[in-house]
Amino acid sequence: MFMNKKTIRDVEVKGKKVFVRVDFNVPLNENREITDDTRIRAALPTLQYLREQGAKLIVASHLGRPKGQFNEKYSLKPVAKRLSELLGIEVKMAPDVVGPEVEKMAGELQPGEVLLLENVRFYPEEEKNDPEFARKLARLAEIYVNDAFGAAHRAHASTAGIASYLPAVAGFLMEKEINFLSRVLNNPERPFVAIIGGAKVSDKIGVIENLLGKVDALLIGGGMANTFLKAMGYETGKSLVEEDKVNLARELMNKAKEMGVKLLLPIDVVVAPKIEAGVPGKTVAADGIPAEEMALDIGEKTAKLFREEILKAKTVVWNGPMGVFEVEPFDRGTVAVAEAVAESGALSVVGGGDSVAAVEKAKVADKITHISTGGGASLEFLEGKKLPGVEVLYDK
Ligand SMILES: Nc1ncnc2c1ncn2[C@@H]1O[C@H](COP(=O)(O)OP(=O)(O)OP(=O)(O)O)[C@@H](O)[C@H]1O
Ligand SMILES: O=C(O)[C@H](O)COP(=O)(O)O
Repeated sequence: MFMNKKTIRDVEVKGKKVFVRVDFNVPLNENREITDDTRIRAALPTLQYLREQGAKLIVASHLGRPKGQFNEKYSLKPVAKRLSELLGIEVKMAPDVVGPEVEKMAGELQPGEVLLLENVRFYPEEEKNDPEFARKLARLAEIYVNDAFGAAHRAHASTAGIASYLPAVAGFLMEKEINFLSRVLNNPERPFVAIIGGAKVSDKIGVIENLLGKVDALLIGGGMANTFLKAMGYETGKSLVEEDKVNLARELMNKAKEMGVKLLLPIDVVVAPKIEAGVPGKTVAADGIPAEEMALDIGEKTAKLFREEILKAKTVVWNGPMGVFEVEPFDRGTVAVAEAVAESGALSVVGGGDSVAAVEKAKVADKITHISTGGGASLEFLEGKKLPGVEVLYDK
């Protein structure tokens, strides 16, 4: 299954001004230093290729959620610096996103040069997908390239609207992400096992529903598993539970049974009275959560059960941690799952910032077939939704 959209290989870019939308929404610390540049590195193949082809690059991204106002805290300046280092050339930083000054800077670019625009979300028109703003962005260039997979689920001016005014194609990162996710969803080698965790069922209902029709086994851990345990009639103490989703969890379990899909829930959990580093967790059976405690991780027996299932898999997709993995010792279940995925030798796709962090913590990132740069975007894809940032691109 391959993406049926044109890519930068299908257009002539030599000497042309190319508007490249990337997702440089990277984490920064309080000194505004980039703490993880994965998303910048992931866009390099597209940027390098375009430079080598003699294109003039106008690169655009959002950073955080500045709510439609200029705010130095959300400036892309630190990104321009990092990108300069990675590309080994000076990336010019535009003082604005649109307007005469930016148009002039874009017009003066030489083949192979790169101009980074300021945060597109400094304008409220960006998130409103305002056609006039999209037209202003389009005026900066002759071709539009979308490589921002992480923002492809947003129908914004720079991810979707702009494509009405320019020839629009995908970059290499977009192509790679879509190809891996489509292969997993539409043509998985079996057994196909999905692992879903994280805080809330409500965030992932659509994903679970869609995956039930595709997988051989679905393993549920993390905070969301508590809502399922409650649906089974178990006492969940002070655990995170979505009371209004208990019936839905029951329906999903029945549906899995009807469809012959193996749905595995925790059989034991690690509990503690509070979430605090170093608090000794206690392992109890899933139906034995004490009234005053919270389930914060899957237990060892569950980790073993999940591991056995994962080791049988030929395809694995994973989103969301198995517990409060940021706080030790509640990271053990998540790390065990990461290790099993790595050992399985299955084609594995991991998405969501937390699961990616867990894979890195377990030091197995190099054994994962594809680590997605998209959180929300990969979830929406797994839900079976069409991504606006992909839909607007030229068909092959
Ligand atoms: N048993 C639990 N009780 C409370 N919180 C939990 C539990 N298990 C996991 N969590 C929390 O869930 C959060 C992650 O959930 P989320 O649904 O955001 O995951 P994700 O999809 O990997 O993340 P992202 O938002 O980066 O895509 C973590 O902060 C973790 O501490
Ligand atoms: O970090 C992300 O998931 C993307 O950059 C999208 O960001 P957003 O959720 O603020 O639209």
